Amino acid sequence: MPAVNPTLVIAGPGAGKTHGMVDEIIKALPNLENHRYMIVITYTNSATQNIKKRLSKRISIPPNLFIGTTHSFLNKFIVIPYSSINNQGVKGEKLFIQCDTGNVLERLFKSQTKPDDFKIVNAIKGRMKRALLKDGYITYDQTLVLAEECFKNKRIKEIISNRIQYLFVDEFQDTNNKIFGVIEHIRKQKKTIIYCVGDPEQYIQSFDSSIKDFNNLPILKASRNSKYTTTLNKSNRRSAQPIVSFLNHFSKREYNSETFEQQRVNSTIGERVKFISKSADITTMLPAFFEICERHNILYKERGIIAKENYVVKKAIAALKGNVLSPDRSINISPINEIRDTLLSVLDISQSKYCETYKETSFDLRVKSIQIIRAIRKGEINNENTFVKFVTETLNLQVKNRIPFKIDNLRMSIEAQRSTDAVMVSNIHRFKGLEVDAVLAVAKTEKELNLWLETDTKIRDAHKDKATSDYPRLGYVAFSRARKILCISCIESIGEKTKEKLMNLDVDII
Ligand SMILES: Nc1ncnc2c1ncn2[C@@H]1O[C@H](COP(=O)(O)OP(=O)(O)OP(=O)(O)O)[C@@H](O)[C@H]1O
Repeated sequence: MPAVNPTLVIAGPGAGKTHGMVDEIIKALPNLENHRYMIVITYTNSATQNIKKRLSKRISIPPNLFIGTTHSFLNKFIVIPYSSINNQGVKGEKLFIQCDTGNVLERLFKSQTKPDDFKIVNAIKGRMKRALLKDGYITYDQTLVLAEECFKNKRIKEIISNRIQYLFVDEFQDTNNKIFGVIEHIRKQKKTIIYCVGDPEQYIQSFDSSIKDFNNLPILKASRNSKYTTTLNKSNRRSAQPIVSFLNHFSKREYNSETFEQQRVNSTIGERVKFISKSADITTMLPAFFEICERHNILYKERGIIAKENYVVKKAIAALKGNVLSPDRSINISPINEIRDTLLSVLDISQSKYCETYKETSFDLRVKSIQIIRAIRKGEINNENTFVKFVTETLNLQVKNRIPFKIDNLRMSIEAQRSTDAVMVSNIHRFKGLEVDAVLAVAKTEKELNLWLETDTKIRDAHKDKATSDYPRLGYVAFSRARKILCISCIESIGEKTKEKLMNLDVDII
């Protein structure tokens, strides 16, 4: 079947983007031919898991439906099968390194002095890149380069496009120009049905050199391209009316002479947006936020304190005496499983191999995980060294790998599981894609707050000053996580002009 124009769905926060894409996938699956693939690409492993979970609840996933991150897609379908055919300098057997060539170079300069001349540094980098490829080591950045190169070969381009019957792209705003280049090659072959969904206003990555200007973002380029059929999904199924109206101040963008403006599609009851002006310290703003939450019977785990600056996040954690939930390891993950996985990872062994080697059952492994939890609670394990000591001396096991993440994170998930009064605290990037009943978004400075409150699309788009104050869109992502209550605050006290701006946005100052 010849492919029609790709569908581009522009949808705002709470529109149910992933939900809608999963529906489209299920609708298309009966037409998927056995010898071709349906590809669903996402930008994080957790988004991949989320789609797999949602799909597997409704259908059994066929072997020719691939769901994975952009990198895993490019590696499996392009780099592994074709990069060595296309480029003699790339070894057939490949090993993937989860970092950029630049990181490998920095590592090299730890053991030898870095030359001052950038031309020499670049020459070393080029040599190192070629040496890595020759040995089959593919760094993160090289996946994109090699995939793009493959598309310069007409025959390879045809073969790849023939293999892909459907291509779905979630969070399309995070597509950079290299990945967009790949999608464009596939589109031009006219063999693949393409569906992309995203929200440009939620683009909060740094601009890579190929983007420079916000209007160069692939999602916006595609929306201006007549080869894409762009539709606007203006529903907001998440937030109460005052929050939806507030968000609309920041997202009014024109798409082919149609203005994007969300409408509430839910019966959520909420309150007007509030600015908590008791500044100076997070401890002083929390009681006001909690009082509003109490009025609405909002559970602790449904309260989120979100900030851009880790400095503010740390302050909030301290103010709540560490009794916090972190978004990606919240309620659903049992700490026992998490500790078990950590243990297996430091032992460098799978569960079945562990049971076989140590002549133990999975129950014994669970008991060991509980022993570790107890030791963390008692403070016997409080850092990576004491963890290793406990595993080797008390559990009598041989540690082979470093612990994959900080003990503090494990402690947090153990604590959160025990207490019902833990609140979500996070930076904005980690909160992306999530929602809670009540949000307190805290800016560190008045400058940062003013950036979040900028309503002029042109000024929002033009802002590039990441080094000092980051992007206006960070505020939008934070604000749009709230279902019922949105409170904003600022560590620095704010002037009359900012107060006036807030009032013009229908925000109550309390
Ligand atoms: N078709 C639907 N019917 C009813 N509720 C829905 C539907 N789609 C999504 N929802 C609900 O609306 C809310 C927002 O959905 P979801 O988180 O998928 O939105 P999103 O578009 O991914 O938002 P964001 O861009 O902010 O991450 C969720 O509570 C979800 O359960």
